[in-house]
Amino acid sequence: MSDRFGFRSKLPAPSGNLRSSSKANENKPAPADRKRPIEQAEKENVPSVAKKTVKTEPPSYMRPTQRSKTTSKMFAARKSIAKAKRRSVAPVKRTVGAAGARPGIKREASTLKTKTLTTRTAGTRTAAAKKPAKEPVVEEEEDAGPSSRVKLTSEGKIIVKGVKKFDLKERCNVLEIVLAEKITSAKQTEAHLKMLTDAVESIKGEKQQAQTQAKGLQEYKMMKEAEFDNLEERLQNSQRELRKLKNELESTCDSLDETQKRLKSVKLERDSLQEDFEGAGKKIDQLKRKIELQEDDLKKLENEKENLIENKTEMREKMDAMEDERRTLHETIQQLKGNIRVFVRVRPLLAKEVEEKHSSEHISFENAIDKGIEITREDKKDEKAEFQFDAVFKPDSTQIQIFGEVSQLVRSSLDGYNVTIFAYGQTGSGKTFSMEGPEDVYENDEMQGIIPRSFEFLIDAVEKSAEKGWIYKLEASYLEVYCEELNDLLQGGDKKLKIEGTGSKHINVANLSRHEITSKHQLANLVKRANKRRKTASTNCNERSSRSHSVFILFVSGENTRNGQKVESCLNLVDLAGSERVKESGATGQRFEEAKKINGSLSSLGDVIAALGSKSKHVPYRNSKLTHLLQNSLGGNSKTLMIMHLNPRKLYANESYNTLRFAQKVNTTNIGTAQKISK
Ligand SMILES: Nc1ncnc2c1ncn2[C@@H]1O[C@H](COP(=O)(O)OP(=O)(O)OP(=O)(O)O)[C@@H](O)[C@H]1O
Repeated sequence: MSDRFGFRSKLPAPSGNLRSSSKANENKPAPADRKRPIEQAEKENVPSVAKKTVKTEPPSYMRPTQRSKTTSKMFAARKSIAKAKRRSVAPVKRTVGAAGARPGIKREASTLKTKTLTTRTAGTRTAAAKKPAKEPVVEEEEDAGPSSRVKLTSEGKIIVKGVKKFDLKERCNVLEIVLAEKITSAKQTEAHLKMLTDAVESIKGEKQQAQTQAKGLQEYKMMKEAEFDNLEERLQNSQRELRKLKNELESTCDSLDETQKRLKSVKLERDSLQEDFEGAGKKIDQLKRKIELQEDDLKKLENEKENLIENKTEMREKMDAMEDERRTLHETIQQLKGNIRVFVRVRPLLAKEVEEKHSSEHISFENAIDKGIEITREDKKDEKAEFQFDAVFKPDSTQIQIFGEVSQLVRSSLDGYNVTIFAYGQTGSGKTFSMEGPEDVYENDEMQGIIPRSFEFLIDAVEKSAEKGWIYKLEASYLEVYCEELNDLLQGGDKKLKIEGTGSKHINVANLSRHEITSKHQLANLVKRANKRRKTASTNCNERSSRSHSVFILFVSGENTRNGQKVESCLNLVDLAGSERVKESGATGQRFEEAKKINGSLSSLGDVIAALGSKSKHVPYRNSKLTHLLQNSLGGNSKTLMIMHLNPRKLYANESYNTLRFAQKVNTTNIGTAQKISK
């Protein structure tokens, strides 16, 4: 039998079993080879240890079948001794009780006593016993055996008692017997010793076996203890589990009750839902009918949608046609207005000027008809000169209002017309303010001038034109004419630019850099970069006076992806250097030279306009770098706007009058019809 770990079969049986097993072993007959020496030891008075474990049995040499030769000899010798005794005893018997018996003989008789002889004489004793008690008892000396009759003297002589000195045969017999006895005794002792050794070995084996069993039992005990601990732990776990299950059972019972209650309420709910469901089914049927009706409507609407799509295409075509018409009309209006349009802007007195009690009363607008301006000169104070222009902007006009009038012209650049806007006026009259804005213009959107507003306007227009299939590209260049030299304001270095031929298209300046711009931020960076390079100086009339003509050029190229139409144009925004009377501005040295050049180029501009207006065969474009540069933007191919700026100070009344006279001259000049540039 084995336990669940399979230990029991391998281990010795537990102590109870072991004990029973030992008993069983005890009851079992011991093997002959192990048992015999112990029995012999018992027979031969071996120590009690052997006696306890070994059963007694006659020694092997006592068994008739196992008598050895030596034993046979020994019996033969004994027989002969007994015979000799009988011979020798008789005279002794005879002398027993007789006075004078020799003590030597008596002693001899007593020493002849042996077991054998005793046995042999038993009959004799029995016979003697049967004899009457009065009869003298023959005192038989106990036979001490043949060995007691043999003595070894100190001289090494062997004396055999009770044998005649010369009875050698008898002596030999006795010695043989003694020898045989000694051999037998030695053999017995050897056997006994061997038996004892075996017994000791057997006991050792048993002890080892017992130790092994004890060790096994110890392990078995430990294992059982571990098993016991394990079982105890499992028992505790099971008890805990049981308690938990009991609790769960109780809570399950509670929740079951709860569930049953809920089930009842759910059933009630289900019944009501069933009613709702049936109601909903009816509603669904109604809705299905409605959907069918709506599907019919949808089909109708889809048909309508298709019709509308067709209409939309037609409308788009119409819209494109209308756009073309709009452009044509716009162009007609611009032509009716005249090719060179003139605006006048009067800036307000600056805070500093107000503080200094400057007056602007010589300029008035009250009596002027429509877009007019009145001015009183210093030398003719009782005479008011009145002028009419395309637009007159009073000092309170805003940048937005100015651009509102300019924007349509800027729009023309997208239609393929070259457009040039000049800011003309004496120094400090507000030209740069109108074109760019004040110094902090890019932090103040409201004060933005024509350049940033034109760009924003064009960007918006470009986006809107995309719906009509137009894709545009805008590139910017910025240069200045300073003392009759051309400088690229967007490129470093002092390399002077050169005008190459006249060309049929806008400006032909070799190596002028172009920069594609797509955002206001990019534009701001370009203008800031250009302003850092632009030549400015402080004059009596303006703290930051521009000493050069600056030309901002926006190259416009567009293509219509629908009809393949292409346009190309440029928008020139020119901030002219301030005209000044050298005497009044206090210019000397370099400033004086600059003023001379500026005034010279401005009068060249006037000459060109005059020549164009008089349809002169020769237009002196090459008299100055400025007119040469703008050759393709002044004349038949361009739409030109000149914004005349007036300094409101009374001190500059005559200067302002001259500006208005020049403006009037320009305003009456017809330089021809602008031509669209298309590829
Ligand atoms: N409409 C205006 N409203 C308010 N301030 C203005 C206006 N126009 C010009 N100014 C201010 O007047 C001063 C001179 O203007 P601006 O520099 O534009 O003159 P300018 O004609 O360009 O001079 P210059 O020819 O010497 O360069 C500047 O401080 C400018 O801010």
